[in-house]
Amino acid sequence: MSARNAKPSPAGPRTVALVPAAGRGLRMGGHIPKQFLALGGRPILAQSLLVLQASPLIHEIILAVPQSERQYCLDHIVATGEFSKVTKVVPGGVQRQDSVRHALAEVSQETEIVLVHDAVRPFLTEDMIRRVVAAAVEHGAAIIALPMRDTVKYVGAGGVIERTVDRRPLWLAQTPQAFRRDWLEEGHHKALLAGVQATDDAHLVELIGKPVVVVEGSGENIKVTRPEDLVIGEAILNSRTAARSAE
Ligand SMILES: Nc1ccn([C@@H]2O[C@H](COP(=O)(O)OP(=O)(O)OP(=O)(O)O)[C@@H](O)[C@H]2O)c(=O)n1
Ligand SMILES: C[C@](O)(CO)[C@H](O)COP(=O)(O)O
Repeated sequence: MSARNAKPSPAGPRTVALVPAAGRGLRMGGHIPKQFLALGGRPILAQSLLVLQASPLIHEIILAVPQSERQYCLDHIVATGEFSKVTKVVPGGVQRQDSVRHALAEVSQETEIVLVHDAVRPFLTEDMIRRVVAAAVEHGAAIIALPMRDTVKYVGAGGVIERTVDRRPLWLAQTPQAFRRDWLEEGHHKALLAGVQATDDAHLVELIGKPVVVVEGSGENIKVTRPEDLVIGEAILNSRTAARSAE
C-alpha cells in the first residue's frame, strides 16, 4: 500500500463521506456508467476515493453504487484494502438524492459531520475538504462552489434571451458539501415525506431553514458529465503531474 492511500489516523470531528456513485451516465453516453470509466489509468470513482482515503479528516466512506456493480465494487474496491475507509457499499436509488439517502441511512449516530461528494468529481483536494469541513463545523452546513464568471442570460421560449441576470450573487454549486449529520438527516427525511426532489443536498438543508455557506472551490473541480469532460480531466491530471515533477 502506497503512503498516499495509507489509512492516516483520523483527526477532527467524526466525519463520514458519502459518495453517490450509482448514476447511469446518460449524458456521457456509452455502455459503462461514467464513474467506472478510466481517467489517468484508473476508474474515475477510484480517483475520487484516493483523495478521501488520504484525508485525515475523513473517518469513514460509504459508497452508493448501482446494484449491478455492487459485487464489482466489493471485489475491486473494498476487498483490495486500498480503500480501507470504505466500510459499506449500498445500492443506489433512482435519483441522486435517493442514493445519498440510502448511504445516509448507514451513518452512525456518533458521526458529527457528513460530507457528500460526487464520485464523478475526481479533482477535489485536501484543501477543499479541510475548508468545507471547517465551515460546516462553524456554521452547520457548507458547500464548495464557484462564483459565476460568465454573463448569465435568462432564456425564454424559442431560445430568445428575455433578460440578462445580475451574476454577482450567483455561485455554481459543486461538491464536497458538508453538513451537521442531524441537519442532513432532517432535510432528507422531510424531502422524502414531501416528495421534494433536489439536485444537490444543500437544497434540502436550505428547505428546512438552515444556513448553508459557500466555500470557494476551483474551476478544476469539474463534474465529469459529458465526453469532452474526459479530455478536460486528462489535461488537468497531466498539468498536476507536471507540477509535481517540477517541485
Ligand atoms: N441515481 C443516481 C444518479 C446519480 N448519482 C451520482 O451522483 C453524481 C452526480 O450525478 P450526475 O453527474 O448527474 O451522474 P449521472 O446521473 O450518472 O449522469 P446523467 O444525468 O448524465 O445520467 C454521480 O457521481 C452519480 O454517479 C447517484 O449516485 N445515483
Ligand atoms: C451535486 C452537484 O454536483 C452540484 O453541482 C449537481 O447538482 C449534480 O447534478 P446532477 O444533475 O446529478 O449531475
